[in-house]
Amino acid sequence: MSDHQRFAVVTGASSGIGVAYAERLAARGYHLILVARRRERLEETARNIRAKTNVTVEIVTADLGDSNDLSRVATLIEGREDIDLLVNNAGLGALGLTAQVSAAALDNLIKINVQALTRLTHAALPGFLRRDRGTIINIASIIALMPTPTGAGYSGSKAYVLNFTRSLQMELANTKVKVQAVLPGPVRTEFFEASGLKQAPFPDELFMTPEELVDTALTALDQDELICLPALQDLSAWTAYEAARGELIRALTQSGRPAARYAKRVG
Ligand SMILES: NC(=O)C1=CN([C@@H]2O[C@H](COP(=O)(O)OP(=O)(O)OC[C@H]3O[C@@H](n4cnc5c(N)ncnc54)[C@H](OP(=O)(O)O)[C@@H]3O)[C@@H](O)[C@H]2O)C=CC1
Ligand SMILES: N[C@@H](C=O)C(=O)O
Repeated sequence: MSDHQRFAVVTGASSGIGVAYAERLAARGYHLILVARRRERLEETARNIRAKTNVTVEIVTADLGDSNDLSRVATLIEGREDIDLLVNNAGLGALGLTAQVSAAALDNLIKINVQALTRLTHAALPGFLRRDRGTIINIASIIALMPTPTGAGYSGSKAYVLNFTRSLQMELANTKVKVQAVLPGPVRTEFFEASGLKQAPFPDELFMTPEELVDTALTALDQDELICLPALQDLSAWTAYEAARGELIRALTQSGRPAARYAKRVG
């Protein structure tokens, strides 16, 4: 490890995947800044990590859906020279038929899954670029690729995370700053309960543990795989999807004229 102290910021570090990231990054020697609303859960995570490692663990209680709290966390990230890694993990589902989900729940989903992830990424990038090092891990979902009834807002928010991350990857291609999108399938956490579902809409055999997910995603990062599909057994399916997407983009950018099929039928 280099001689400077490396801090990782992990949002949503009071539960599930965020706790696993905190534990695994500490084991890799990262000092930690853990962000979530539940202080007692953050303190528990911090206690457990301090008991097993020598890393420094700072906790920041913040509601990333509150603009003042979000700005406070963004300002912290902007002001520190020792942060090398940002894990934008905090997120929720607000699952249910859109007409039946409350406006407040959908607003909150956008605030956390989209706005907070974007703002904290924006806060981290200038310092990472100035220091010519740094990594951002954005937790998307396979649902980014799967429009889902009872998950319209959630799927849309994760599609944003994927496209936002892929666009950043193009912007940062000639720098030493990395941005990884992780697209987990179902993971055994509090997510579904927190998102208003009594039972997860997936069969048991599709689930990973948070630790399996994080170990897989960090291995992908080690291998410079910046779009991580942890449960995809045959990568050729993704390669074929990407080839087809490229074909569609080429077809979409052939002409600016309205397609013949829309020509007004005369007579
Ligand atoms: N579990 C799954 O099947 C999958 C999950 N994901 C994604 O993984 C990420 C982590 O979710 P997971 O660990 O499963 O779920 P959990 O519900 O266990 O954890 C969600 C985390 O987000 C934090 N969070 C939620 N709202 C806020 C808020 N307003 N301000 C700050 N932090 C907040 C929670 O902390 P607190 O409540 O203390 O504020 C908690 O630490 C999410 O982005 C989710 O979309 C993706 C694919 C599959
Ligand atoms: N969070 C899970 C359920 O929708 C997922 O993203 O797979």
